[in-house]
Amino acid sequence: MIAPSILSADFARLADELAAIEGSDWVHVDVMDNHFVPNLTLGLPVVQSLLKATDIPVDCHLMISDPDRWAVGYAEAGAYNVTVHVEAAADPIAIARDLRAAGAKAGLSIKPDTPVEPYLEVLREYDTLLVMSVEPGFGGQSFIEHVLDKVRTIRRLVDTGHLNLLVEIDGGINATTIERAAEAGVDCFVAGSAVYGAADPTKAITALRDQARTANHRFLPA
Ligand SMILES: O=C(CO)[C@@H](O)[C@H](O)COP(=O)(O)O
Repeated sequence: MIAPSILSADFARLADELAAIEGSDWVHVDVMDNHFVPNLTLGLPVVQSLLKATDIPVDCHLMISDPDRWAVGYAEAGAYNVTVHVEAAADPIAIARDLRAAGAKAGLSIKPDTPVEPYLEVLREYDTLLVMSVEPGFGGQSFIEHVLDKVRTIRRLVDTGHLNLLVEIDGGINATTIERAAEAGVDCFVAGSAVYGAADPTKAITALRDQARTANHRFLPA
């Protein structure tokens, strides 16, 4: 799956920018509070408007402090998947249960240098793991290769039935990096500049999806 990140879109034309990615699997919405990360983007009122403007499932990535307080509001608003950072969450298990009870998928994100092993039990409560492949905060950064070790670890646990979740990756995904991420076992690829910086975002989505499918036989029909 490809999830274009609207962080790289024109914020003055968000409805048009959603229309430009028709056919994407999810749309990735980066909520930043200038506290957990050094950048400020948008919050719940804008997400509520985006939800009215599109049928594409909305994937909210909350780069905020105190997600224990704020995350459930995004689920109640109708976001498809709501992701919180494990580094910011006081009680990630309670958050996952609240998100699911409100009808959303629950996502947990880890920064590039956060190990995944301490959170394997917690991940049993989650539907998605978002592996950050850049330091969260800004689009257009370079892909951090070593996070693929975490992807491989989680892929093995999913494939052997120990975990049941989608592996998502975010940051620096483009035509040069997507195949390595796909080979490591990613299911869902967030791409900001590689989609919104392309002359034709729809073509860019199709090309990225084709590259990922070719790189990992799991994605090909039997
Ligand atoms: O969450 C973030 C950055 O913190 C991402 O979603 C970026 O928006 C990805 O942008 P590219 O690296 O694909 O340009």
